[in-house]
Amino acid sequence: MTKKQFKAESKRLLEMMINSIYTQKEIFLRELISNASDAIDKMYYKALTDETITFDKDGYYIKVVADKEKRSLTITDTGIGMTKEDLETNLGTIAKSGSLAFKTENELKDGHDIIGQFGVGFYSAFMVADEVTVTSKAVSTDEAFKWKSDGADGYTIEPAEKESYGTEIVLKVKENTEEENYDEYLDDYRLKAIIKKYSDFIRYPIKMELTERKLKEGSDNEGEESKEVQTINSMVPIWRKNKNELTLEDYENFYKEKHYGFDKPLKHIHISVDGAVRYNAILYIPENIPFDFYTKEYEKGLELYSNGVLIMNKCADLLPDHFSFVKGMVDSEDLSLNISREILQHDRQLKLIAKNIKSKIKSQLLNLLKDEREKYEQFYQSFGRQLKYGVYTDFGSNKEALQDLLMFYSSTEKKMVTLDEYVSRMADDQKYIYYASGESNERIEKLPQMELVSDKGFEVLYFTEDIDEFAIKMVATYKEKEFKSVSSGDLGLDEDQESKVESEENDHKELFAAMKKVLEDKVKNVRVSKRLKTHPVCLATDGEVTIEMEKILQAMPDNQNIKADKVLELNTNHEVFQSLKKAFETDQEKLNLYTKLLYNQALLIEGLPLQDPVDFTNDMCKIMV
Ligand SMILES: Nc1ncnc2c1ncn2[C@@H]1O[C@H](COP(=O)(O)OP(=O)(O)OP(=O)(O)O)[C@@H](O)[C@H]1O
Repeated sequence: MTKKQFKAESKRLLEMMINSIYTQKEIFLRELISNASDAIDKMYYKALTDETITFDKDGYYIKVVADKEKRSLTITDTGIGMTKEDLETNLGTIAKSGSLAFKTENELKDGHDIIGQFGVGFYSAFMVADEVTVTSKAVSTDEAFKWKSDGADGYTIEPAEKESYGTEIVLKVKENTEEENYDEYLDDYRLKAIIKKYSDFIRYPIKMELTERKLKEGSDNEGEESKEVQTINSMVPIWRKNKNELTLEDYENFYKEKHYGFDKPLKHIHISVDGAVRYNAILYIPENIPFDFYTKEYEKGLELYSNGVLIMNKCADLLPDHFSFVKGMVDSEDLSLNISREILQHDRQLKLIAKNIKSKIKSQLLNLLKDEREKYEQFYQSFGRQLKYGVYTDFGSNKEALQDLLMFYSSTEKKMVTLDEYVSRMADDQKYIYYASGESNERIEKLPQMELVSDKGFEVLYFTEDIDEFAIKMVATYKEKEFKSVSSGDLGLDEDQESKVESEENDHKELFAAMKKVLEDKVKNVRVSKRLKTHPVCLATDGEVTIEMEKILQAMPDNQNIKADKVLELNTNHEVFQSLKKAFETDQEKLNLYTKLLYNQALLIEGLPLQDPVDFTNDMCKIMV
């Protein structure tokens, strides 16, 4: 028997592929099982047009058998089989895909599709085997043939004995090396796990003979081992089932089975789209934050299946960052796979699916907000931060899509509210959407800056997370209403007050100038406050950067020392102001002392650090004696 050489380019390709296309050796089994499943599919098509063949679904299966002693792994199918010519052309020339030819020759009906397109999958067997033997008998023929290759030099083909139609592939599994443990591909439980992982939803049963330990009959402690043929794959994927056939429990079980999380999902989204792009998806919003969610280690992404076969564990392109908490899977028949079947080309279909999924998730979240408020708030507590990041990043390009999902605590409602709810409650004379930033709701409530706005009966949103103000700056306006910090220079309150403040400002011009001199460049200005009622003093800001933003920016590793333009505001109706006036007229030293004290108090109220706490306590003592 003469050995035939692989076609020249094939040889190179083979080496290249073995070493580089596949990142994980275990996928060889997925490839061989996909081929076997394709072969059974082909039988199905043939039966549609050929009366001599009957397609009896029960007679079709794939079997995987490992033999540790012989170091052999056998994959058998009862599919269409290959003639001598088929073996020659399909396995003798790499990158010549029989499946692709079959696909173009036969219009595919009935939603069945054949995954093989490139004609390299088979060769992945050489990643784990020294030698591969394929014995095959094509349907409607009497002869069987054996194709054999050690992968390097070429292959032989000879007549063989085989009773039934179909193909048997025997891999002689490589010996272990220092880097690689090949024994695992002879271990039934490891093989079972690989099948479960990649081929669980292959339409035909994948059988294995597994050793089970059972109690010996009649004994309650003596065990015995017995071999049992088991079907490993679940075959009908849950996502292909009709939604009304499925119960909540089914979805929860799938979530657990797939190890999407240890919690129960808060909500599931089952999508079946049959339009410009066809796909099925089951998505979940987890109940709890995954432990690594807010770390760099967290990887977003959905499992991606191509026609029931797992292609990618975490396809990041399917989820925008702001929905990175979503878990689940997508299955589509329309994906154009690249050669390794692992990475997709920048596929138009994939983009369409991703876009579709994005809008589905959004609309489901809006439904949750509308219909199951408590659940939504639970969701928001876990992942609201991620939505706010979504608003802020990419120069606000997602703000329109996300702003309706935002919630903040309301000063008047005493609960979380949406921007839409806030705006719908705004009085006619209210120009702005007010917000206040601070460490906690309790601290914000006590901020002197809150006094006047609250007194006017205006609702204030509390920003307690560092991202809040940055996100809202990006939103800028909601339903044509601008956002305004209660600490910002102009609060847009009534005009009578404006002119009163203006004249007071004039009256105390010299006093403020003297105070500004004491404080030097610690503040940009000293002025009359429009927002204080009972408190003597507060800090306000002019310009874009607020004090809370300054705190966050300063905490960043490579901060550029960005500071808020701080303004010391005084309550001219407070008794302390009278003391200030007196000191200004009579005692410069006292004015210095009072000014420093008031400034430091304002810092403390804002939760800002005192530059010199000892100096501050000394000043306190001075006014006591
Ligand atoms: N078990 C099998 N039964 C029948 N034909 C087979 C079997 N395995 C492989 N073939 C034939 O050999 C061809 C080459 O297989 P190979 O896995 O290399 O490529 P493919 O399945 O066409 O594409 P892919 O690279 O996507 O796997 C197949 O297209 C098919 O025609």
